[in-house]
Amino acid sequence: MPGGSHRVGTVRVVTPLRTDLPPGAQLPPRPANAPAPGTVLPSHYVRCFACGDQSAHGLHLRVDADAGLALCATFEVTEHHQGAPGLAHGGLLSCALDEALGALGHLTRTSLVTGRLETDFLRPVPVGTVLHLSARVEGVLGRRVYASGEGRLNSPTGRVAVRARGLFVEVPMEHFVTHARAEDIQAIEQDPDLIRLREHQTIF
Ligand SMILES: CCCCCCCC/C=C\CCCCCCCC(=O)SCCNC(=O)CCNC(=O)[C@H](O)C(C)(C)COP(=O)(O)OP(=O)(O)OC[C@H]1O[C@@H](n2cnc3c(N)ncnc32)[C@H](O)[C@@H]1OP(=O)(O)O
Repeated sequence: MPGGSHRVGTVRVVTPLRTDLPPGAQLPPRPANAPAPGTVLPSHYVRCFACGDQSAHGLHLRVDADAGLALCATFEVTEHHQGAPGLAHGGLLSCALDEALGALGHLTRTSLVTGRLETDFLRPVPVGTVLHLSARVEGVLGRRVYASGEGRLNSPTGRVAVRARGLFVEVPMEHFVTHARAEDIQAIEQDPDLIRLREHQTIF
């Protein structure tokens, strides 16, 4: 996919989009301890707007590991997710894709935060739709993980309504501790089950 371009004299300089796979990026092998295909991947945080079950009007995304460095996910668009009357808000659809692409960290066994996310909205998504998402790692370079995904209407083979490409950056657990509010850290200390990633609870 071409990015922006400008001319310097007679030379056209093309700047690739920052989600384009850069030279040297490689698709790493599936880690031996990655969850088996079909495994339901846990919500990383029960209060997460996208995947948490304690977020009353959240997306309640359900995510399943797939083969390779890929996953699939579903969420039902409810009246709480509207932008235009009866239609999903685009920002929420981006949110769903952000979560699905970020959850690829379960497969790479790293904690990922979004550096850049680009979404194409191809079709409106009515309230009541079950959006079927799929996401995959395209390549890794250092701490950068390049990923893509799409959302289909009402079935894994339905019409594509949204597509996204993202650049995610691997961060240590300290990233979350450093930037969180003190009360959120305290809440987790009092109830470690707020975080569902067992291996990550060792920092408390
Ligand atoms: C509380 C207690 C514990 C809780 C535990 C919770 C468990 C959680 C587990 C799993 C969480 C999963 C959550 C998924 C949720 C969905 C994903 C989201 O919505 S995340 C939220 C939105 N995103 C952010 O808030 C990032 C904000 N940005 C940052 O924090 C920094 O900018 C960060 C970490 C992205 C990079 O900062 P640097 O200082 O660490 O590193 P630098 O050197 O700047 O970047 C590293 C590499 O990435 C490139 N890079 C960074 N940002 C880029 C960008 N926007 N575009 C292109 N390249 C970028 C850089 O060029 C650099 O590349 P080169 O290593 O030199 O090759």
